[in-house]
Amino acid sequence: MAIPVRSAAAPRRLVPSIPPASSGHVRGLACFGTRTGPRGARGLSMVVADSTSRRAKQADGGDGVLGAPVLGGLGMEGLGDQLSVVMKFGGSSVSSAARMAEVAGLILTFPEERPVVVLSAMGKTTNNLLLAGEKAVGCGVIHVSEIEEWNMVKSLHIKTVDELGLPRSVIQDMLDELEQLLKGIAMMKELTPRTSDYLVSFGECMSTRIFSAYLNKIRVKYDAFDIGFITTDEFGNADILEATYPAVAKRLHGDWIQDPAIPVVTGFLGKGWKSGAVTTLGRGGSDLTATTIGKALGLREIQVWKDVDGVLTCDPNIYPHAKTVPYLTFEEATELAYFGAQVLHPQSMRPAREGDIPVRVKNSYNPKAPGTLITRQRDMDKVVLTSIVLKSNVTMLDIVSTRMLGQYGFLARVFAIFEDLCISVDCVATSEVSVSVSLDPSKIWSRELIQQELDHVVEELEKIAIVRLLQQRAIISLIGNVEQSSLILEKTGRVLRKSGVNVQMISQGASKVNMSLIVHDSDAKALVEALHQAFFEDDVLSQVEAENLLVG
Ligand SMILES: Nc1ncnc2c1ncn2[C@@H]1O[C@H](COP(=O)(O)OP(=O)(O)O)[C@@H](O)[C@H]1O
Ligand SMILES: N[C@@H](CC(=O)OP(=O)(O)O)C(=O)O
Repeated sequence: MAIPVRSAAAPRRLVPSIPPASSGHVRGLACFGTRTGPRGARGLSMVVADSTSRRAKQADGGDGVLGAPVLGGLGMEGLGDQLSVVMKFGGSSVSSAARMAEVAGLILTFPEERPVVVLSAMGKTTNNLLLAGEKAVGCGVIHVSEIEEWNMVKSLHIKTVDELGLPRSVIQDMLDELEQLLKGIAMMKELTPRTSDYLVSFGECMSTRIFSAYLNKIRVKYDAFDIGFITTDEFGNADILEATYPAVAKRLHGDWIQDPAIPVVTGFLGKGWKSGAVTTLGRGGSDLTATTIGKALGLREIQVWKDVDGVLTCDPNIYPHAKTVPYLTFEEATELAYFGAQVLHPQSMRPAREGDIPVRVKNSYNPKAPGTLITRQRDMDKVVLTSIVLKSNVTMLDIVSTRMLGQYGFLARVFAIFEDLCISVDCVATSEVSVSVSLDPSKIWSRELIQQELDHVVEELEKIAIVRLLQQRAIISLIGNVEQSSLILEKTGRVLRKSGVNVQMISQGASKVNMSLIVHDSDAKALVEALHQAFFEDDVLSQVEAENLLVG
């Protein structure tokens, strides 16, 4: 593995290994977060480790240790007075010591970019912490140390500091605190949403701590909840409040002016404005941390580094022939994320759109790939379809009025029931006396609750309607050019006719860039493949398309 190792005598500027993806420099904010522990106030702490005391080595110089990059002579002084980019690295980008070293190399390749770095938890740490928490509830205090997922988290982080040549003390306090927390959960036999957020926050806190220790003395570590990320108190899915922007800008910019060192920030985390407790921004929320910092500081670009070459025409796990989408609008990216494309957090485009800051999705495993550039506008002339998103395991309700209510009261009453029960609706198709809806499975927490909630909603709806509950459905969302909706419909119709799949509901927003088909789960994957082939793999445009584009 190539890690750019700098010596004191080496020239100050490194040659960028990533070609600028657009006309100018790649500019963004990179967040690698660190902290001293999830609890309690921790102010900014400047790391004063002596870079010369740790010998720099090429990656794994024979003793399994990835030497810390030698940064002698590479102070951030003289690099300008403004932070200019955010670089966010997801769990897949920092899943091991080798990956952290790669990412460090990537960042140090662009010292002139003056990045803010945002980091997620290593690999599958968040999932493992959640599972460990669930197991702790039922296993008894004396068995906590045997929880498999806890041991995986512990060994991954210890192995990482060992391989990076860092002292274990970098994370030891946090590991101790984490074990205590799991024992506390075991003792209480309860895992509240608040405790769950606190539990998972250790993931980001440990990754950023390790990373900033590895980057040595050109970085400072920040816990998002200590630098102004103020959120609602909705644990597990908190919203960022407006007060965050000036607070984060003041802190990061103010500190940078005093001492220009790369800020490394924990993704995913905030502080509830009422509770003062650690909150999380919903799964994948580090993207939102990055765009929030981008807007707060008015940066030139926000980069989110993933394990794929950008936003693709569909999830490569569902269909491996997916292709990179080079350009997207904020609106398209939002729809895509909202309808379940895991690649971006659904709320993450909002700050970027409001601040009009381009977002670039890049591959940390393949930095030379140009990635996807997301901006306010793009040339839509030749665009028909952008991406296909599949969301499985969806529940659908078919609700037909018993005509007890007047026609005008029916829909209002149906949606009032959803509002009362806090049930989120994804897709809707209506007539005056009937309505079909799909429910968002991500809004429901556990299996028992799903059935309980569904029974309740059906019971309420049956007071005014005949209700059919349809489970194991899938939503296939076609994100594309609204101007081409007839063409999309026409082409989709042909695919459906050929495949013989029965569509149970179609929903399309009037001005939106998406159309959703609801089909049985068992038909979904094959249909996505057929649609992908029709829209993205037919070399020659069909006659209809060609004519349509000519007319357009
Ligand atoms: N349309 C899509 N384009 C790209 N990736 C997608 C898409 N839909 C789903 N994915 C999945 O999203 C993953 C990247 O997002 P994520 O797991 O959040 O990355 P990270 O942990 O690096 O932030 C990919 O590995 C891919 O499996
Ligand atoms: N670690 C958190 C936050 C996050 O954004 O992760 P990632 O960037 O790996 O999707 C999660 O798994 O949800």
